[in-house]
Order: sequence, then structure tokens, then C-alpha cells
Amino acid sequence: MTASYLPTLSSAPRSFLCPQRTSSLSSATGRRNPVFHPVKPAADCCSTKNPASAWTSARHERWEGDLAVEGQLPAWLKGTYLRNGPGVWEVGSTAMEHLFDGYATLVRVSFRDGRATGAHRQVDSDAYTSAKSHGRAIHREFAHCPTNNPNNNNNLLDRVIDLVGLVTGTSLTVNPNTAVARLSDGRVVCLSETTKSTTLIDPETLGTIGKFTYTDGLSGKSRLLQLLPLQSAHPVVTETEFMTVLPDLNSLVTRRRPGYLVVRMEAGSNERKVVGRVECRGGPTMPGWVHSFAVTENFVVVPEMALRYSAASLVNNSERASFYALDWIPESGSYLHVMCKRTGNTVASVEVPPFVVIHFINAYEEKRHDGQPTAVVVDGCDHNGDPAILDALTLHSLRSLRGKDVLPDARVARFRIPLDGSPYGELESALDPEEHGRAMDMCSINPAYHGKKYRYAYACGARRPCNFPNTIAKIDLVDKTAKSWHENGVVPSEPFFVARPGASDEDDGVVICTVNSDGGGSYTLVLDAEKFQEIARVRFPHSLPCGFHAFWIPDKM
Ligand SMILES: CC1=C(/C=C/C(C)=C\C=C\C(C)=C\C=C\C=C(C)\C=C\C=O)C(C)(C)CCC1
Ligand SMILES: [Fe+2]
Repeated sequence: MTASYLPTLSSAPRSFLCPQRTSSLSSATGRRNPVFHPVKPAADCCSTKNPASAWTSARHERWEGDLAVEGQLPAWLKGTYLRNGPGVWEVGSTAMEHLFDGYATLVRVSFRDGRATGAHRQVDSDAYTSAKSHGRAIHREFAHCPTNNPNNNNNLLDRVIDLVGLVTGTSLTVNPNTAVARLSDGRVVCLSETTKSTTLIDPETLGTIGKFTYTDGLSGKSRLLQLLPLQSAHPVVTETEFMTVLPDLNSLVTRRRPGYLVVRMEAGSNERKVVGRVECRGGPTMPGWVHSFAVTENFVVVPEMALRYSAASLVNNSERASFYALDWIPESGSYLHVMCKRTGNTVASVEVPPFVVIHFINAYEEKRHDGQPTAVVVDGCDHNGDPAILDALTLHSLRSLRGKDVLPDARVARFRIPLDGSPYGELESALDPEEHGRAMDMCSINPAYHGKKYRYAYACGARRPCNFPNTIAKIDLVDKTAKSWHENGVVPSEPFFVARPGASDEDDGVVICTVNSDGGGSYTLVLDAEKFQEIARVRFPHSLPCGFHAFWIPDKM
């Protein structure tokens, strides 16, 4: 590998790693100076030798500057890679306990002319700013329940106060720490699982512009007893629309069966319109957790997992369910529902073996010779139908069990849903899970193949022993094989596929992934997607927390 370093400030990291001595630097290259804002001074703030850096809170509110490039970035790679994820787990007297609880940290790497600039910055959500001003977290996160919450008593008034909190969304998190997406009108949003957390950001400065407010009243703002404060964290965004799934919690207060609303929002609009409602088959009262879902050309596939929202935990903001805000109720059944995008009708609803899929990979239709769809095939990262993965992602496990083989097994699950009225769907492993070390999550595909028959998926896999996925895997769903990238002790985030402009092969492009290295330190890796070999890495001057999901914004031609 040829290495070429940009002669920038970032190649002299010791001079600006410490936040106490950052302000007077000037760039020899004439480029913009790095900007450095400490979260709080830390005793080891100049050290990058922290093997648990992936799970260590970001030390600086924000930083931006030039990045050192090792290797050769493709000349065609022009645009901005954005990554979101939890990055601050300690504020004042609060120390969060779960990976999903951390306050949103954005990372940006912009590639132009073989060079790279980078930034990271905390999202100024109400959850984060209020935690800083109160000296403790005051919102309910996935696992974190505000401690000295006065609503601990079970009297009727407290229950009513909690319910009002749920309807108005004031107690649940507004921390958009999961995904980032550019809408087709150019607005860039960070998202998580509460509708109120959706936040507009500036993709260049990573500054928080403000809340993305839906104007439809669906989330309970204008209509009392509209219990729709939750959403899938992964909307499907196309050139014309934004589509998502809202678990319908109205069954908490009505006799209606629980269900899901599929909603769509046109480009440029803030108004979601209901496409249709899917009724849950299981229950009794709560829909299954829907972090993501899948779409095909004509259909939306809504999962109903036996891992269900916990009414008690959502309504009483200091109560924990068996899995944090979720209950595992295998006897309630596991289902997949298929809704027609055009009519909003549910055209298939099948029972399937238990699955725990946080992230669906893709879906496509099988068609008859006359083009009529006969079945829907859906692929997801399945934790072998076991919610134990949620416990494996506590910060204690991640920080203390490094090198221990405690990561639960996972696979690429392939579901087949017949469209002939059959009551059952099929479920099998798409390839031998040993191919990818029995770990599988944080997936992406070539976006041109969304909803279509496809061959390749990119995801995090494992080289065992490990307590977190530690490889980047390219899954070939036709040959049923996997290629892997791995280095000792690494913690990768979602590998994100970016197609070469003008490409015709599905894997003609690069895979971009930000990685925490063994002894601390972070870099963004660029792999040739076809060969699945490293072509460049772009180093940050200090370590960043491991994040979740990425997005690519190409430069305007
Ligand atoms: C889940 C619910 C809530 C909040 C969720 C939040 C804030 C974030 C969820 C993030 C997820 C699910 C990330 C998944 C990552 C998976 C990884 C890294 C897997 C690795 C495996 O090997 C609420 C809104 C608090 C309440 C409802 C439920
Ligand atoms: Fe996700």
C-alpha cells in the first residue's frame, strides 16, 4: 500500500490533541484551522491509548480539521460521509449503562481530490442540553430511566402525569442518536425512535439547526390520545418521498388491537400521510419493536416481533421491562405483514419462527412470467431469535469483556412470504453463519438495489473470540460466501457502500467504515468493494466513540 500524508495540522497531532492548548494554531497549508471544543477536561485527554475508546464518551464537543490520508483515495470519490451514533454516556451525575443511551455524536469525512477533511460534533438535542444544564439526564433513554423521578409512585395522579408525558412526548428521549439521512429536498436529519427526536443538522458544520417538526398532528401534538410518539429509526428515503412505520400505541387507551401505521411524506413537506394500518396478530396489547423495516417495488414489509414495546415501561418512565423498554413474549408469536404501497391494504400476513431482527437488509418480489408478484423475500440480520443481544450491548459488557467470546450468534435470515394467502412464511439462513463468524449486524447494500433482487450486502461480522462484531464482511448471497476485513482489536461501525458514478456492477464502488483501532484512535477506512481490500484510511487525530449508521452525500457535479 502506498502511503501519502497530507502536510496538515492533523499530521502533528500532539500539538492540538489537548483541548487546553488549541486556540493559537495556524495552518501551514493555509487550510482552515482545526477547531476544538472540550466537553470537559479529562485527566488522560492527551492519550489515544485507550483500548475501550469505542465505548468512551467523546472528549470534545466538536472538532474539525484536515485529516491525514494513508493510501490512495479514488479520484471519483467526491462527497461527504456522515455518521451518527451514541457518543456521550456520562453527563454530570449520570452514567448511562447501555450503548443505545448515549447522546448523539456526528462524524463527517469529506472527500475531494484525493484529500479528506473531517469533523465531529455533539447534536444539541433538548435531551443533551437539558442533561448538561441539570447536571444529570432528565429524559428516558432506551435503558436509562431518570433516577430521582417523582413519578415513581404508583398513584393514579402519577400514572396520569406519565401518560400525558407519553402522549406529549415530553418524557421519552429526544436524542437523535441512531441514523442520519438526506431528504430529497436537501434537508439532512438525524433520527432515532421517537418522532420528537428528529433533528435538522447542517452537514458541513454538523451544527444543529433545530427540530424537524411534523405538521400532521399524528404524533399526539394536537390530538389527545393519538399515541404515536415512536417511529422506525430507519425511514426509507427516495427521490420523491420519505416512508416510515409508526407503532400505534393507541391500544393503551382504546379497545382497538395494536398495530402499525405506514406513513409517507412527500419531498419538501413536513406532513406525513397515512398509507395504511396493519393490525397486529399477536399481542395482547402492544406492537412488536420496529427499529427498521423493508420495502420492495410494490410493498412495505412490516415486522411484528415477539420482542414487544413494554406498556409499563413506556408509560411509567422509571420502570424497566425485561429488556429495557421491551418485553420478550415468545408465546405472542412472530409475524411479517405485507402492505400494498398503492392501496394501503394488507395483502399478506404470515406467522414465522421467532426472530430478533434489529436491521433488515433488503427485500424483493418474486414474480410470475406475467410480472405478477407471487412472494416477497426479506433478508435481515437475525440474532437467532434471541433478545440476548440487547444485554450484550450494555456498556459494562462492552468495556469489560473485551476478547471474551460472549457475542451472541447471528445470521442473515431469509424470509419468504407467499402472496397466495398461506398462513405461514418460510425462514432459513441465507448462508452458513460460520462464513461471517456468527455475527451479523449494521448492514448496507448498493442503494440502486433497494427493493430489488440483489447479490451483495456489507455488514459487521466477527472473528472470534469477541464481545462485539470486529470484522467488516462482504456477503455474497448467490455464492453463499463472505469475505472479511479484520485487524486485531478493531471495533468497526456500519460499513457503508458508495457506488462509483456510472458503475454497472453491483459491487463497483467503495465501502466506507469508521473504525476504532486496538490501542485507541479512530480512522475511516475505504475498501474497494469488489476485491474487498483496503485502499485508503483517513486518520482522526484522536479517538472517537464507535457509532451506528452512515449516509453519503455526493458533491454536486
Ligand atoms: C428501542 C426503543 C427506544 C430507543 C432506542 C434508541 C434511542 C436507540 C436504538 C438504537 C439501536 C436499536 C441500535 C442498534 C444497534 C445494533 C448493533 C450495534 C448490533 C450489533 C450486533 O452484533 C425508546 C424510544 C427509548 C423506547 C422504545 C424502544
Ligand atoms: Fe439502526
